[in-house]
Amino acid sequence: MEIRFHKYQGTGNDFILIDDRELQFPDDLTVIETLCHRRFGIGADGLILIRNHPEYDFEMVYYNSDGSQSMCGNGSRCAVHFAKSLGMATNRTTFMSTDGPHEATIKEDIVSVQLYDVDSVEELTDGVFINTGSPHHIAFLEDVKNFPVVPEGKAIRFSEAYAPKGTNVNFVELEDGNAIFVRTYERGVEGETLSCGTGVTACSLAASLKGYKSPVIVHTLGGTLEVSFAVKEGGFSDIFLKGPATPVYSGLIDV
Ligand SMILES: N[C@@H](CCC[C@H](N)C(=O)O)C(=O)O
Repeated sequence: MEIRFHKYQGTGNDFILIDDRELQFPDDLTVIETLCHRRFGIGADGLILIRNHPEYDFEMVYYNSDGSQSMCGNGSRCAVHFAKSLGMATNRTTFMSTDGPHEATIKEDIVSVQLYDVDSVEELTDGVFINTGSPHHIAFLEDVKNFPVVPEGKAIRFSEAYAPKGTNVNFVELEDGNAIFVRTYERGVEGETLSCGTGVTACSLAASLKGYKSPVIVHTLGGTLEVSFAVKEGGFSDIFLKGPATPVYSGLIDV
């Protein structure tokens, strides 16, 4: 069967987007793994199916490149852009994702997605753990640009402390001007991505524990994002992840 796909990227976190309103996409995880493979497929960090939903403008069904599922912040921003191009969303939209319904706004290529309140922050001896829809270990370091993100991230991701589900792992450098620089090892991609939306959100919240104020400017290898939030007793509310979502190309695949 021939299916049209759309390739998107949000600060370098790249996704295959498919209009699956007719529910035609095969129920087969090996298809997802192959399509996301950078040599045997299209190549992407994840794949997103856009479907109708009875209560919201649309549903996004997110898969990491290995076929596992979780909430994806950058993927959500790309999904909103794509759903708008399909006429399923306007400049203000609500959609269903892996962790429940979300609100978002879009102005040209800039998409802002609201994430769920964070009610607990775990301060650890080697960092901070925050769940922003997906789980994130956050370590503050210097010279993150030259840090061995893959071996160090992998060791924490597969450590006993996070077994059996594992975690994403973020390495953060505090910068001047209320900004941070983040590199992320992503669970389900099993490597470093150029940006991780729920990850940079978790890092911004963790930076607020060190005196950083909303909105935090986040530099990643793939571009710049902005995270705004309000501090509440034991956690955070009104959390928004904002940045560019960009269509790259579209094509046809046989699945
Ligand atoms: N890239 C994503 C996060 C996707 C989910 C993550 N890899 C996990 O399995 O927890 C983002 O932008 O948030």
